[in-house]
Amino acid sequence: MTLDLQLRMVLVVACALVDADGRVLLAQRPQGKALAGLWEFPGGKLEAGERPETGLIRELREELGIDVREPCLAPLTFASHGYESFHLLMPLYVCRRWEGIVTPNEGQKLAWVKPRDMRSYPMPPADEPLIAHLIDLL
Ligand SMILES: Nc1nc2c([nH]c(=O)n2[C@H]2C[C@H](O)[C@@H](COP(=O)(O)OP(=O)(O)OP(=O)(O)O)O2)c(=O)[nH]1
Repeated sequence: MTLDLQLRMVLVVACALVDADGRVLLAQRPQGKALAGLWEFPGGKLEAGERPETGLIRELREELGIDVREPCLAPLTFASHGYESFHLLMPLYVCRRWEGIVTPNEGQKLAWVKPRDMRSYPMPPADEPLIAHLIDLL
């Protein structure tokens, strides 16, 4: 048995927004943050007491200015990755329907990318195993 002493588990909820052409939205992490410059799925950490779906809907509104209804969020898979100072557990939802126009509200660069082209967009190590799931789905 492996004992993970004082493991800090961080729950981040993320979303693959899929457009009519089967492309997925990636956002570039800004300079000055951990993993700066890498391309990630929109999402973020939950606030205290927040349900995953509610937190994801909030993050999508804050980051991208879009409104997503909870039934439009379908669970796809999750990432479980050990970073140096914490362990990331990240459910990935898929969403094909939203209201509003995707807008980079935090000045982040955005790209709509076919899953088979994602290898050209450097992603955090936690995300790499997720690409195959999106290729299978789309
Ligand atoms: N949103 C998102 N975060 C990811 C992905 N892959 C991945 O390793 N992460 C990590 C990066 C961060 O450590 C964490 C997301 O936290 P966050 O975006 O809410 O917070 P942050 O690090 O930008 O900033 P802070 O709130 O800690 O100051 O999850 C991904 O695809 N999407």
